Amino acid sequence: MSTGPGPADPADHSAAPAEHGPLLRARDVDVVRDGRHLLRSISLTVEPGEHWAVLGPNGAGKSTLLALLGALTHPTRGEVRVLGRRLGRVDVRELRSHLGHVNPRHPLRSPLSVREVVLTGVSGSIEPDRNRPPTADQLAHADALIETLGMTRRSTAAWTTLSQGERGRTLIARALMPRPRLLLLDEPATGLDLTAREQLLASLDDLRRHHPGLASVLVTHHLEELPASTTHALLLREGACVGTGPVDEVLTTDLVSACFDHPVRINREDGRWAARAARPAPAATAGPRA
Ligand SMILES: Nc1ncnc2c1ncn2[C@@H]1O[C@H](COP(=O)(O)OP(=O)(O)OP(=O)(O)O)[C@@H](O)[C@H]1O
Repeated sequence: MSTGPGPADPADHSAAPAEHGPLLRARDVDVVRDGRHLLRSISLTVEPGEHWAVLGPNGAGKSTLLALLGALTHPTRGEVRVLGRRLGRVDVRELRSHLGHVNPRHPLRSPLSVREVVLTGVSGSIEPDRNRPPTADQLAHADALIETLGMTRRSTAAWTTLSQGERGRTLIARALMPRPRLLLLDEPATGLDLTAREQLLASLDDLRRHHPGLASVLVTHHLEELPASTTHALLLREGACVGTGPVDEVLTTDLVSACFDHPVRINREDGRWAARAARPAPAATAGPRA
């Protein structure tokens, strides 16, 4: 009996997403840059319908992990499969076109309307292709996404006049235009005021309800920025995994304290999380001397 790798699977070289199986699979992955381990032995499997949070302090390796999952970089060691296709074996540009990757530093400068920005998601370009007007189906899909993200009343507003929260929601709608099965979100609530953050999180909850097969990975430093619909979490510290799995098993006082190297208390109320510094236990008072 052969124990070798067997003949290569021709499908392994196709960048078209696999129809079945996990949307992401990283196995025992290291990323080393300039001789430094940015990620060490990370494993992660994301199935359809799962919504992962990746949490950790500054410099923990969250963006490095998201870049791997978005097929923007390659691992130094280990295997990463995105939409069933192995990085290093397929055309990553084609693979990326099947992902919804929300970049909060979207480099748009011109005053396109919300609707026009969302429509650029069809081709992943920054400016619209004036030679290819959108089809009726694309226009209807853009309007449906704009509605799900709560932006209908602003759909003709110019990008340059949008608030940061409105831009964030517009970019999520844009990322969803190619009907990806996987959405990657890098700190989507950073810099938002309370109302804008709550609107964004409610929009993400709605989106997940409307698209039950969609999966997502959301990176943040703050538990308060997690939508209630989060199903799983991965905690990173100095490039290593401190905890991974179903969200209620991972976002615990002990594991989050270990991740941030600081004693915190975690509460979950109405589905949402909050972290507070744990108060030190009061010093025991000395009893009367005999
Ligand atoms: N190309 C690179 N070469 C060397 N070091 C790098 C490179 N890219 C990132 N780093 C370092 O790797 C570490 C992890 O960076 P990363 O941006 O992934 O962390 P992060 O958890 O996203 O941090 P933050 O929360 O501050 O955004 C940091 O110390 C960073 O300086």
